[in-house]
Amino acid sequence: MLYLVHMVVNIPASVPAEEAARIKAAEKAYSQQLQESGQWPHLWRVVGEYANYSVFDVASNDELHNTLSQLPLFPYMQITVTPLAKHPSSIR
Ligand SMILES: O=C(O)C[C@H]1C=CC(=O)O1
Repeated sequence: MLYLVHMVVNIPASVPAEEAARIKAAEKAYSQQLQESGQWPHLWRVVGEYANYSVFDVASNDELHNTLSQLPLFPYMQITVTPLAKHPSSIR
């Protein structure tokens, strides 16, 4: 199943810079692991924002929730999920 996911990151100023850098490095490693496995086939930066639009390819709502909730930045993100279905006019 495909899901369009919008993530907006907001790390509070109260989080020390070294801790924020550690969380971002862990997030990068985890996201690249998911990209390599095919579960996170698209990751796009929103121009001018600390936000992204992503496409996840996972088996179920539960798998997506489990995957997203393990993101190191999860406590600092607003996440919006849109399930995608095949468009009847799509040639792919
Ligand atoms: O930077 C972001 O948009 C948040 C998150 C998604 C992948 C990653 O490495 O960080």
